[in-house]
Amino acid sequence: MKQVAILGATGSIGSSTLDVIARHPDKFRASVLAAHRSTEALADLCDRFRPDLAIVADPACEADLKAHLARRGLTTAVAAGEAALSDAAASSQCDTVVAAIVGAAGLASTLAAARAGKRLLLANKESIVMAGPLLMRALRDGGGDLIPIDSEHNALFQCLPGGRPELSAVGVRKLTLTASGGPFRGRSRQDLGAITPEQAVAHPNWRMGRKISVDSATLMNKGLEVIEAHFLFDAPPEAIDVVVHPQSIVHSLVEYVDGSVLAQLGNPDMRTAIGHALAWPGRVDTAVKPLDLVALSRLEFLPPDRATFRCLDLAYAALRAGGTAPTVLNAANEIAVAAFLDGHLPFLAIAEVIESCMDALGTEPVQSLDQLIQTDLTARHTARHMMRRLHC
Ligand SMILES: NC(=O)C1=CN([C@@H]2O[C@H](COP(=O)(O)OP(=O)(O)OC[C@H]3O[C@@H](n4cnc5c(N)ncnc54)[C@H](OP(=O)(O)O)[C@@H]3O)[C@@H](O)[C@H]2O)C=CC1
Ligand SMILES: CC(=O)[C@@H](O)[C@H](O)COP(=O)(O)O
Ligand SMILES: [Mn+2]
Repeated sequence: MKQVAILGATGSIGSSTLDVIARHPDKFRASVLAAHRSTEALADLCDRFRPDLAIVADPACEADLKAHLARRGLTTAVAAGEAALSDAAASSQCDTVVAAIVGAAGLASTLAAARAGKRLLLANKESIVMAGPLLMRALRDGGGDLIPIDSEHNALFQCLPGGRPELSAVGVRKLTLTASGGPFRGRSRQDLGAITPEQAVAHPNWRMGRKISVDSATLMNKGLEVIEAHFLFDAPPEAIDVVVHPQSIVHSLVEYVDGSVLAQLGNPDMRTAIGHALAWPGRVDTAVKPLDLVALSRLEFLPPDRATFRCLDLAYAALRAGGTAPTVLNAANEIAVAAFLDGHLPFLAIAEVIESCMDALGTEPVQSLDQLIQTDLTARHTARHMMRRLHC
């Protein structure tokens, strides 16, 4: 029986993970459930899944969570604060950690799980973008497995022999990530001037949290995924390609030197990637609707519109610059997307803010976690300053 800690249990990935776990009570148990501030939703999950421990990252919410649990007659142990997330991720209360917190807030617990040698199911792409070299080192030192659950990287993992081999040793020429193109595929810059948050989060194929949905709309999600692929598979930037595939049926492809191209296909439902990662190297039924190729009939592939959706090339530039540049990119993006969602920044200005932060801060070689945390804070401060200069 796998004991699974779900960090970000109240979110979209958390809920898909719990759906898979609920279908296999003989194989998986949700032993730790964590959220940020959604105490009532977390207490409801405790009622249904009976974990050993429930965590709220915001210490101010601890009393509220306890009250919700007591009202349900539950005696679940409660912990609070960011350190409690890392402690639980490294503890004997779990052997598997689903890193499903959104944003850089997930970094510490993701690193803790890697260092402790847990099976790490990585959804929190911001942590690997922010601190890729340190996360990969922690993983090697900890000796555990990392199985990506971001759908594209899970697809690549499935198309590679042995999951994450040395690419040149197994004859890989190129990794191709598919992108849906988001809700604004085909639009020009002139069409995007007055985009609202509600329009931006209306993803055509996936139901996801608000931050990643905006990232999909700007193509920054694909940019973050290019950097994620670089660190996960040790692939150089020139060996990572992006193709727009509006149906989100082909989740990514691996091209080999003999001309073979292996792809992973499936209906767009995160339970496939999550079920694969939970059960790997086995397989479990996830109740995902089987693919009907004849009903689909047509799959399209197009080049990304890099001039309209500039975030993709900003991410490639950060990856090529190396060092702390991806940390800056990620932090500036988090600040700009939050401001857009709050109605304080126009959609097209997201890329402007990120680019001006990258220009202002440049890059330095990665030395330590403290340095990256400081870079993240500086980039957030710079992004706020740039927003005031550019748009307020
Ligand atoms: N959704 C998807 O299909 C996919 C998501 N991902 C990645 O997975 C991650 C999660 O995405 P998604 O599930 O969509 O996001 P959601 O916004 O739906 O959920 C986010 C979760 O993280 C928790 N959380 C937010 N802030 C903090 C914090 N500071 N400390 C601790 N917990 C926090 C939330 O708790 P609370 O409810 O209390 O706010 C919630 O449980 C992201 O990195 C995303 O890029 C990757 C591929 C696909
Ligand atoms: C489900 C998943 O993995 C998301 O990252 C998804 O890929 C977003 O869709 P886009 O291809 O539009 O970025
Ligand atoms: Mn993805």
